Amino acid sequence: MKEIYLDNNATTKVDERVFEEMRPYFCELYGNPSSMHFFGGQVQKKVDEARSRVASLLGALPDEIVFTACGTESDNAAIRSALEVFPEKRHIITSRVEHPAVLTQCRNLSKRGYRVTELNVDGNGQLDLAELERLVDEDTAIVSLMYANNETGVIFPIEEAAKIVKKKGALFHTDAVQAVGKIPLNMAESAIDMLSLSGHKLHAPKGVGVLYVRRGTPFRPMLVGGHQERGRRAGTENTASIIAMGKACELAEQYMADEAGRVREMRDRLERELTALIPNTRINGGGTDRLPNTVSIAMEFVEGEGILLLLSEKGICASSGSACTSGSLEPSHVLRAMGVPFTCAHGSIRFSLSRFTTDDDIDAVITELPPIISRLRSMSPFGREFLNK
Ligand SMILES: Cc1ncc(COP(=O)(O)O)c(C=O)c1O
Ligand code: FES
Repeated sequence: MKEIYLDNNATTKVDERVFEEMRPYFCELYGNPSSMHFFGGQVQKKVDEARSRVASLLGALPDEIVFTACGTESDNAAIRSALEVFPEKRHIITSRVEHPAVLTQCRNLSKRGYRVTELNVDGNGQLDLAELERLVDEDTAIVSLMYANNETGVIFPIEEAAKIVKKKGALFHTDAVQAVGKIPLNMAESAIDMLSLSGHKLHAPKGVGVLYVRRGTPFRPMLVGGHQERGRRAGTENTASIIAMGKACELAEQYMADEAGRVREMRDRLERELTALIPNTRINGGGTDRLPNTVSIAMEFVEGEGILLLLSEKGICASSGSACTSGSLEPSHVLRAMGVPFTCAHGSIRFSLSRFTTDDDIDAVITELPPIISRLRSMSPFGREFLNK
């Protein structure tokens, strides 16, 4: 069965051009970039090129780019660094809807004596900047807020948040794992100190990430040892994946217009048709700024896992929240924080598109999903009650 892959916020296909770029760095050009000889030197040159390509996508300088092993590592490293830079400061601010890479770490830190504030979001999943302004103080070491939410695609007003935070002397980090490559970012005109990204969300392989660290931002490494990454992340570089990341960023720059145009149009059509064909649906975060590739649709009186299984039988891959929380019976922490009623939160499905999504993929969902929902609703006691109304 040919898969209809609409789960690109969980992970993306490695672009063939990215794979071709990295391929020689396994069996042929396998030198260590730190070696003095020509064989390592030629790899170092490619790693430098990758750094410049990532920097160009972000509007950053090459020496502001630190390669890591994943988005999670970048998030962890940013927060830990800030706490080491300001040992006297004991307050951290984040939000209730962050990815576990940030949220779990902050909750662990709160058990170790740090004061952690998790900002609320409104019904659209949006932040209240006045709340941030009120809560950030001289004791705040770092504020970490995501650029765009992985479940709903909701985009936070990150530049405004960063400016508020910088006025109070705290460091500002953003998890931009879902934003990079989908919406334009420009670090040259930004107040952000640190920013995380992850290769596998933008058509590079899994297991490579980046932490952007603004020039002049004090930084303490999480991994110590060798002098790699100018002492900011020890460990022999994952050269092939770094080179892949560079190529993926170069391609992302070229595809940004596709995201804003063709991908957004497909997403909008999917949303329009599904809400017209299926009664009692709503778009989570539908009233605010969102990523062009993501839709989270809540359907009352059905259960997300059931929908996913029946879609999967038709070859359609979607998700009922974040990959890490599906499998548990708890509704998503993101939808709960938004106050989505329990009956809708459980029936929420996320479709996330990419440059490889076609109109046929969208047509398939529009054809297959409405009968699946009617069938599930006719089986559920709540659904039957609703259908009989
Ligand atoms: C918003 C967000 N942050 C962080 C991560 C973690 O990235 P990685 O899988 O590279 O560790 C993900 C992906 O699951 C994500 O969606
Ligand atoms: S680990 Fe990726 S969505 Fe949670």
